[in-house]
Amino acid sequence: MNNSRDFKLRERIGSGSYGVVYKGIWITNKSVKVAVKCLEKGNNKDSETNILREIRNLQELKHENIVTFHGSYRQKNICLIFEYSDCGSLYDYLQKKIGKVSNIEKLHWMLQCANGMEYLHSKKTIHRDLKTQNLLLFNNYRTLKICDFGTVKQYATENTELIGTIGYMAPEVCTADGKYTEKCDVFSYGITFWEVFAEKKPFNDLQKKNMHPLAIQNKIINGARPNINDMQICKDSNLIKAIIEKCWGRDPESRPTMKGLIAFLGIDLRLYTPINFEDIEITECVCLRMVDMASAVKQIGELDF
Ligand SMILES: Nc1ncnc2c1ncn2[C@@H]1O[C@H](COP(=O)(O)OP(=O)(O)OP(=O)(O)O)[C@@H](O)[C@H]1O
Repeated sequence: MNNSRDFKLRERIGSGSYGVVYKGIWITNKSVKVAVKCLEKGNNKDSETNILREIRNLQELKHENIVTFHGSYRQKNICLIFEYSDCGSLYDYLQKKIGKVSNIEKLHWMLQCANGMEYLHSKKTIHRDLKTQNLLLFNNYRTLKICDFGTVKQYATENTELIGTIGYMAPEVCTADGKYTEKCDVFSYGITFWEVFAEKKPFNDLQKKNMHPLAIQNKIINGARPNINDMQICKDSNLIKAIIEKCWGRDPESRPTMKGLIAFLGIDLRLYTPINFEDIEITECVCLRMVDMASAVKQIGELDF
């Protein structure tokens, strides 16, 4: 554990279900900005168990599309120290920029997201709460990193807890036997992809009608999905729409893997992560790879991964 005196807390950024996040300064390390997530006073033991679980998980995870974990300290409460995102969440950014973000930027975020998720899955880890609020932006909105690992769990243990966010949660997470695999993240990825390209919150119409969250989840269990045609996407959109429908399919086994999604989109992000996003050559290149791949898949008439 780190020493609390090494950090100075500044303003509160926001709060989640089991903690408050503050902007902070790491005084003894070149005064770098950090985000400090503190377990709230008065929270129950479950929250502390979640945080301790988050610490164990985070220590294992190191990837360019996963928020860097710097350590933790205990003052009155346990506090986790993360790299600070000065661009905020993808959710907040999309809210501010409705109609103004290009498809290529959106695609690039979703590819980075798939890359981070593929890494998690390769570590036999399930995130279980993938959504735009848990995707943070860095590097002038170009780099996306997955955060909020309180819900992360190793596959090795039997997954039976009901954890996640209504609207993004796969049906099998909350059905009777409640056993699920990493494919629950693929479901959430499909919903998140739709949200980014539709620029709407999933099931917002039902929420506006004050439908109870559990009633919404029940509808999802019974097959309700966002309207795929709300996705504003360019060339080869039918193929992309078909892939997204596969992601949020009822049967987890038939959903693609994250590896399959990255392969379909035709991008090796390690090669294509743009150094300069304004560089049109690179963005065109990304687009071309995508279209190439889409027509190749079309030619062989295959959508299975
Ligand atoms: N590393 C970070 N840098 C900057 N802001 C962050 C960072 N981590 C979280 N935040 C912001 O802090 C706020 C609270 O985040 P937190 O992860 O605790 O909750 P949440 O994801 O919004 O909700 P929940 O955990 O209940 O799903 C959010 O606005 C989030 O964007």
